[in-house]
Amino acid sequence: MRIKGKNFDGEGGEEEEQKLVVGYALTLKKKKSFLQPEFERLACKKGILFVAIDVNLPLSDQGPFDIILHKLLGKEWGDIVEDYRQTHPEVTVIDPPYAIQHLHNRQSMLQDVVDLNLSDFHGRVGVPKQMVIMKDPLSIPDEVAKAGLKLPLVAKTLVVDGSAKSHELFLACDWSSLSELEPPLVLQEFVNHDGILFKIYIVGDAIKVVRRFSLSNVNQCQLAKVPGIFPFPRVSSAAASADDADLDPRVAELPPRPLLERLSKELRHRLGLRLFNIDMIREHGTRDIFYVIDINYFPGYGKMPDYEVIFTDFLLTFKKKKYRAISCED
Ligand SMILES: Nc1ncnc2c1ncn2[C@@H]1O[C@H](COP(=O)(O)OP(=O)(O)OP(=O)(O)O)[C@@H](O)[C@H]1O
Ligand SMILES: O=P(O)(O)O[C@H]1[C@H](OP(=O)(O)O)[C@@H](OP(=O)(O)O)[C@@H](O)[C@@H](O)[C@@H]1OP(=O)(O)O
Ligand SMILES: [Mg+2]
Ligand SMILES: [Mg+2]
Repeated sequence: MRIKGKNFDGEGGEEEEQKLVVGYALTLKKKKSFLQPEFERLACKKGILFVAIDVNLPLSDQGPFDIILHKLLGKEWGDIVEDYRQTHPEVTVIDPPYAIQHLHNRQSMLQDVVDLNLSDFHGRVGVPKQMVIMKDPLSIPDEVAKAGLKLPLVAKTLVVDGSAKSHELFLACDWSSLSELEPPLVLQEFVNHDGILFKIYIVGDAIKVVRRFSLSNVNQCQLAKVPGIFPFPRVSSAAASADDADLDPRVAELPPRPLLERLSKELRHRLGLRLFNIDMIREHGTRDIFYVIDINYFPGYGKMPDYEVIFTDFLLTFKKKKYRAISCED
């Protein structure tokens, strides 16, 4: 029997701390990078128990869970989680599938940053000029010229579904090569940012920012010499952090904390998500002009410093809320 966070065995009256049961549905790769032994040990010490969800069995037959964490591909899984969320309001599902879906499209993922129009608040945050191409590769050069986008352009798949293909990026350096690209895609102006990217990890109310290596600046001269379309290396997702690199302090300087706090808070509310990260770059030659280029759901938290403590604390906030609710009913 569960009473006010304690378990009573009903016989000798002995009390045992009630566990917070977290069901998780993650890929094997994610499980390995997220559920590291040190994290599980700390969580266990704090009364959190992780239980794997079997996706081949009905979700309602499993548990009972206090919290569900999930990141799996496909609409079918999204529908299962949404249905469970509706029928089990007592369980905290992190996060709602429809809100996650918003990040699966590279156009809609950045729309809230545009709407937010954060300026004159310790800096300015926008998104690079971009456009969507749905079909007809031959028309791309004309469409791009009409939209007024400047070369070089980063070509990204429109849909982000976690597949390797959805992370294939290209740098397009001349007009005629643009028609070699494969729609549907997003074309985004390449913003010079001195090779450093800021990854802003959000876990509920907590924010952690790290530096990562990114692509070097491209100048007009290089552009004229190297026409064509070049595959992009996924430099910034490498575990190697740029936090200890010997960098120009103007480049290394982290975005102002109040700016990050405001941006994160707004995006948390607007997106309706608690677990995501934001890829942000500072425009070359400026101190306070930033661009958000990517937002990822349930990113690689295993690479976030102190993630064990931050995540454990985050999960425990739900325990407090839950037992507060029970106490109020008494
Ligand atoms: N508009 C841009 N201007 C300059 N560099 C960019 C731009 N867009 C992307 N990049 C570079 O390319 C990398 C990958 O781009 P992006 O983050 O959009 O792709 P992704 O596949 O979603 O990556 P992730 O692994 O973070 O999910 C960025 O981390 C950055 O280094
Ligand atoms: O592979 P990692 O663990 O590093 O995590 C990456 C994560 O892959 P995973 O969910 O399969 O783990 C990616 O998710 P999908 O877009 O592919 O869904 C995306 O969120 C990246 O941005 C994460 O890297 P980070 O931004 O943290 O550097
Ligand atoms: Mg990214
Ligand atoms: Mg991404």
